[in-house]
Amino acid sequence: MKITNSLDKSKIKFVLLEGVHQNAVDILKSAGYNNIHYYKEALDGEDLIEAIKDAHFVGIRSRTHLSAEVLLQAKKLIAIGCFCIGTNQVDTEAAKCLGIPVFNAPFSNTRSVAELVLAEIILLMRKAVQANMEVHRGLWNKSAVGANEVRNKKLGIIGYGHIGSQLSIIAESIGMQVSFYDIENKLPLGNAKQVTSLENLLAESDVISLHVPENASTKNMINAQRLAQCKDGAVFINAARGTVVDIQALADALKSGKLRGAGVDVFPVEPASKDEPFVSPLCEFDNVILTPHIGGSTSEAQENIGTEVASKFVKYSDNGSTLSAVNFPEVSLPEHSGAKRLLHIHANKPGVMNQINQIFMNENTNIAAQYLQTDAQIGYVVIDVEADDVADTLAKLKAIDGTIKARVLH
Ligand SMILES: NC(=O)c1ccc[n+]([C@@H]2O[C@H](COP(=O)([O-])OP(=O)(O)OC[C@H]3O[C@@H](n4cnc5c(N)ncnc54)[C@H](O)[C@@H]3O)[C@@H](O)[C@H]2O)c1
Ligand SMILES: O=C(O)[C@H](O)COP(=O)(O)O
Repeated sequence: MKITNSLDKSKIKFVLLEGVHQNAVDILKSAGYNNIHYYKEALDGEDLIEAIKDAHFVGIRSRTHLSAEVLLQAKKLIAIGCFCIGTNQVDTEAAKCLGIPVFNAPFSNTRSVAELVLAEIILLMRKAVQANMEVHRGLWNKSAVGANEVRNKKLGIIGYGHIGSQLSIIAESIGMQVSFYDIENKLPLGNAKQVTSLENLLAESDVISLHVPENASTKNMINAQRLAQCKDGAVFINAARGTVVDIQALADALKSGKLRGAGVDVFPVEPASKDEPFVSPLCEFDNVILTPHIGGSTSEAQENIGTEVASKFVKYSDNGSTLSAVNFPEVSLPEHSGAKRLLHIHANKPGVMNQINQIFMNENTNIAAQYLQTDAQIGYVVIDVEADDVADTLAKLKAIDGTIKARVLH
């Protein structure tokens, strides 16, 4: 049976959820992809499955959950794009085993988060959040008690990655003294100091700001015991992930006056849309800034993210590059003009590469270039061949035991 050499661009279906920036649509269209299904909202359950069941590319933000069960229903899926930083909403291991690379925008909203956190630090240190609430209620409580400059105050950053280090730089530029705790050894920027004890960081800092990812090591890393280790009257900020903080313990620390105030942008349970009410034990406090997970929600960040992730989609679809995929062997590829490019994703087990190369040997087809990267579970090999028609070759590649996905590029 003859199978088509490659999928026509008009047949490649993109499903973009959660109102990703229009830039993403423009970039896909200018690359020749017009089969784009755009949703403003997040989807879940049957609606999600229905929307993505025949999609080749799916773009989401932080609210759409792509579990292994959901991914198994999306039989044609080639790649996932998280139009954000976090990828914890996707079962990235399951995606990998299905041959689906996951892309994200690892630093396009970094500055936006750091700016919001810095603003919150200043407002909370000045007691301006409480003052604002009081004045709204008609209370003119003009007082300097409990209001401080941030200059010379100690900022403790937990997680010194893109956001933590960006915050470090801008906080230092307004006179804060920065220390940080990270499980990795990190190059301190400016005059920041890395500390090896989280307990010491908590005890010494006037302000604590969390910038770690959601994973097993960070689940409830800030609990009642950790909050008790904080300096009395400290300000606490969480713009990382809601699961990192025991929210009831945080409410207790605010109620007892242990903490001066808090800024919280992320929650263990977040409403799926604005139709659902937000409920939290933090709602009762005047000295807490609550924001609806908007750390990365600026025009600038969303535009940059739209460009970055859509460009990664185009690169993977047109060229096969998996550079910067978060769950996949990374292969960076040159243009393949003049050659046909075959992509083969397979279980990383003995004999697969041998069978692949055997096919070309038997066909007497010259391999112009071959690129292979593997990890413990899968291998991704890209083969440029000097041949006019590779339909039969593709069929043979697909028949190899251990093949997860194979395709040929335009
Ligand atoms: N509020 C928002 O809208 C928003 C926007 C962007 C990112 N985020 C969240 O912020 C997180 C951090 O973003 P980033 O770009 O700085 O990520 P990053 O990967 O660049 O940095 C994370 C840092 O945390 C460190 N880390 C990991 N586990 C740790 C642990 N147990 N203890 C101490 N340090 C640990 C890592 O070594 C790394 O240096 C993201 O994972 C995302 O969940 C939230
Ligand atoms: O991971 C992220 O980048 C942030 O949590 C922002 O997610 P959002 O794009 O859904 O606002």
